[in-house]
Amino acid sequence: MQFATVNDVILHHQLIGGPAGRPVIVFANSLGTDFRIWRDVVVRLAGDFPIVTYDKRGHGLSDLGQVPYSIDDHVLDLAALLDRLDVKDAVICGVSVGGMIAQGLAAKRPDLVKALVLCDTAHKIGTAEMWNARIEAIEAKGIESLADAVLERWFTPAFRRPENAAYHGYRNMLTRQSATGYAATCAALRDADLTESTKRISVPALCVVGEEDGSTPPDLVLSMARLITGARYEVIKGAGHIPSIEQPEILAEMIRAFLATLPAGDEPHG
Ligand SMILES: O=C(O)CCC(=O)CC(=O)O
Repeated sequence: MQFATVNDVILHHQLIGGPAGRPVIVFANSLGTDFRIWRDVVVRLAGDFPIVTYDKRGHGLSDLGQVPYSIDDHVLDLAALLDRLDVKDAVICGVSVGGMIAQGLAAKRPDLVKALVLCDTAHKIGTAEMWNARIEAIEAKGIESLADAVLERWFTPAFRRPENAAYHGYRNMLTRQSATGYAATCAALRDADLTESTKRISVPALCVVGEEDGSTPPDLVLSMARLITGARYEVIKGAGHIPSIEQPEILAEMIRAFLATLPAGDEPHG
């Protein structure tokens, strides 16, 4: 595990080496989570690909920085982290706001992006009214007050069984995030409409959604996929908003199969 100062924050990240000539896969996490949500996907791909995971600002062990945030703040952080790690031509795999960061990076720094895996995300998520109400609730009553409603959107009823220890663990992950970082990222989501830049994405893209996603449902993810020329679209059964937690084996195999379709390169990595 490592820490790097990029822009005005320290970002917590992890670089796992892999064979030369394979693209680096970079994982970007969602609102209210840290990079541990990718663990069960990473263990299936490590050894075959170099991998970077990181906690975006305001989440996990990364710094808060100046609040509120814009999507550009998150995009510039990831760009600076990849520059620091000497990673180029990476496959950026992002879930939800992490998927918006991935779309933004493809637009702003195409040299860093070979392909995109866009999980449970969209070019625009929610409305200003919805995000303002969420920010107000967090500021008044904290993340705990919203946790059960959020978890209903994240996970299928099968995962939310009271005897499932993982369900309680991920609830802890959500409620222990910084309320300030969470609210600051809600503001970034509120203000982001990537429709025009996402229409111009020209790298291969795999768009994936959990069939029971209550935050970014299949129809919304399909509408994003339709903006991107040649994008593939896949639905994962038995998953909600975070398939890397509920169906890591299926997601890892989808990523592996997608990467097998990409032209071979000689990608440098740190
Ligand atoms: O998960 C995200 O990054 C944003 C989408 C969202 O609102 C998730 C939730 O329903 O809490």
